[in-house]
Amino acid sequence: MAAKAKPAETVVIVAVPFPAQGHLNQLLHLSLQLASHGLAVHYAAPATQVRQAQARVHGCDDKALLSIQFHDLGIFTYVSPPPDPTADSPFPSHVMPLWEAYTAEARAPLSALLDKLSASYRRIVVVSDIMNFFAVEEAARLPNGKAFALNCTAVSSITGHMDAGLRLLRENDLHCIPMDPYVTKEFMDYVGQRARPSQSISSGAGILANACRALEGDFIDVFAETLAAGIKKLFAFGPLNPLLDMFTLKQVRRRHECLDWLDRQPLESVLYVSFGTTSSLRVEQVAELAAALRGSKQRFIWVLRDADRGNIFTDSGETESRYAKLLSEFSMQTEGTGLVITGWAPQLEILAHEATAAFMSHCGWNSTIESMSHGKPILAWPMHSDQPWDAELVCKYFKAGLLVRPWEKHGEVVPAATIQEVIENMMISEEGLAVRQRAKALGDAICSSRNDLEDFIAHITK
Ligand SMILES: O=c1ccn([C@@H]2O[C@H](COP(=O)(O)OP(=O)(O)O[C@H]3O[C@H](CO)[C@@H](O)[C@H](O)[C@H]3O)[C@@H](O)[C@H]2O)c(=O)[nH]1
Repeated sequence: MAAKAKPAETVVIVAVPFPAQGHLNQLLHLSLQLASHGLAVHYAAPATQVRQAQARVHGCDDKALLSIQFHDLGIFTYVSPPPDPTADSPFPSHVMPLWEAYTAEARAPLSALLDKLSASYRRIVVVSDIMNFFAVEEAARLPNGKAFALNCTAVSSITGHMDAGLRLLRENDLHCIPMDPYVTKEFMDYVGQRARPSQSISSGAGILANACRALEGDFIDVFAETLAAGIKKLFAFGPLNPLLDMFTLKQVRRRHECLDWLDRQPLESVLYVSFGTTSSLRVEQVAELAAALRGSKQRFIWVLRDADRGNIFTDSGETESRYAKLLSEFSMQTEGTGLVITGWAPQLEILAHEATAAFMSHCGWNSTIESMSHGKPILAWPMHSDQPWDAELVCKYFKAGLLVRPWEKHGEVVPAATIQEVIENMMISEEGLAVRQRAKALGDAICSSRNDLEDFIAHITK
């Protein structure tokens, strides 16, 4: 007689990420974790973004990727222009053609994939980015489908607007910072009419969050209570990024040369500077930042790159050519003190390294949670979207950061002297020491914080 399948073997997961680096990576990390618990996991995205997610994943070995089955949600009709660093809004509008094409075209191939899998499993669990309401609708169409929406930003950025959330803000002297003024109208229309994250929350079986109780415990409780009123569950999985240490760093695949350089630097002496994958600094701002790094005489790793194009593989090296002259002079002036990386930097590994002291960041949620989970404080320089809120959270609620400049001044070039002062505050002042110690304590708390992954697996396999 054939052995009876275990409940977990009768369930299949289909992960449907939103096509932007800060989202692709979160669902890939979650997929890897679910696959490591023996679940069958399929990851479905346009082929270019599948390739991007695989090429850029950090903190896992190549073999782990074999535990997931990847699928192409073919989309063909978008243009992929370079970003415009001189645009009025810092929002990455150049990626809108990809996002519009994705939302319009990915439904049909996803539907075909779900139909095929639905026939072979007792239950099909669609874990979709909150921005992909079409995937939630497709799951609802299946007799055995269930959809859970993954929120890739801070939970507090959503709950801040709820009644109990507003009370939390007041009690902690935080200001509610809605996203609308920090994105474009075009993006708000897209979100409201086509991406439809609110419908993902209201129609899905539950919400998954890259949120951690040691960071946002009170906000997680507020959100969980609100969802429970509609008989939905919240599962907080954060941090989704792997937690690395000096031992695991030695074993990472494709070790970047900057890690060898970090190995030779004193403990907690290096400032890491990066603005994620959706921001491009103006030429004048880059010159001021270079002057500040040089003037501070602190060790640094600076990732100097523009925002990603929709198709990252069409990047033709504009950043390198734009900054060739500045970089050759700057590299000579700072030789031995710092490194500039113009390609893809191993951010997780850099943040996990014991020589890294602090992170100058735009406060994208990945960068924020990656930094906090490795005990590194942030010099907050928010650019757009949820980042002004994250900066508020980091500096005023976690008390693990210092603000470089408020978002309201995004139209102005921040002078070198202002940037240098914040760098020196963080790296060599008593105030900075307290912030660094606070970040370290938070890092320890995050590592031992309870996570709902096991509960989620039990919930979907019962
Ligand atoms: O050279 C690099 C540059 C980036 N990263 C990684 O890329 C990700 C960047 O994500 P994030 O820090 O969140 O910034 P954005 O790329 O700007 O992310 C977008 O997506 C986030 C999640 O929705 C939002 O919080 C941000 O505001 C939004 O801009 C992180 O995992 C970094 O570790 C690298 O590993 N190497």
